[in-house]
Amino acid sequence: MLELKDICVSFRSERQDRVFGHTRQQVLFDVSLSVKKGTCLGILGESGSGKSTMGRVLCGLLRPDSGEALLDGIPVYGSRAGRRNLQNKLSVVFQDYTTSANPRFRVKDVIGEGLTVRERREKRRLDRPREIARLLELVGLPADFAGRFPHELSGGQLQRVCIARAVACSPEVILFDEAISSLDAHTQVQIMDLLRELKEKLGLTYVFITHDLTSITYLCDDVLFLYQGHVTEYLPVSRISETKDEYARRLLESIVVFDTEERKDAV
Ligand SMILES: Nc1ncnc2c1ncn2[C@@H]1O[C@H](COP(=O)(O)OP(=O)(O)OP(=O)(O)O)[C@@H](O)[C@H]1O
Repeated sequence: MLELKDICVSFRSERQDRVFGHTRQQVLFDVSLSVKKGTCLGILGESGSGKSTMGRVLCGLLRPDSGEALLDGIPVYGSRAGRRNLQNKLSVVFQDYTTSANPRFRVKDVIGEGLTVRERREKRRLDRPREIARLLELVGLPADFAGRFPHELSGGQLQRVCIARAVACSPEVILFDEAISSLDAHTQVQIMDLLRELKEKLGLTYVFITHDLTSITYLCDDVLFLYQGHVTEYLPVSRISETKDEYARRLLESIVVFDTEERKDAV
């Protein structure tokens, strides 16, 4: 289980009214959550609400000012064992697949980065060509893509490669930070179908950061709404229509309007 307990994060910001000195801008306020094994938690909020900051705390990249991040009961920060536990079990897929895949690497090398993590953990060498072919098949790409460079792939194909890299180290948890936001609507659905399939097949746990409510309802079991660094609602997706959160209500209403118009068009 992945947990955050009363997480507070602030960043240093330069003061405008003094030549020297600075203040701190608080970005997360007592954020708590828990993601049970095999489930998907969606984190939703408008731009600047603190979603990525929360993602960075979850994946071990940003030590909070206070509070605790735990994976299977082991604190993520404060000990090498905690960091190693996280590195062994958690992978991340970012929004910008164009920069997260090294443009000089072939697909086999991009996926190879994930395999290296697994080789180090399992202290054995893997049959790389076989593993790369298996992973490409798992994400719905032909084996001969292994020799291609990132610029020879479409956005959707490259994001599939990044997903293969994330899966290559046999993680238990994958954090997706706006991982489908840059793709067109049709490709988004294809990638979400792939993510659902992988979750079932590999027994994965997901944290899915997005500003898009539709993808949350498609993919997630629970949803957490973040507004200016505060958790304003945290509930199962099946009860999302009961939300009192104003931002969530606005998003829900916009979806209802969209549906009605579609139905009107269809008549
Ligand atoms: N390293 C940093 N130093 C200073 N301020 C930061 C830093 N990282 C984030 N912030 C600030 O923290 C706030 C939250 O940023 P964050 O990236 O977490 O929001 P977000 O909800 O992910 O936004 P978006 O959806 O636009 O990516 C913003 O006001 C941002 O300017």
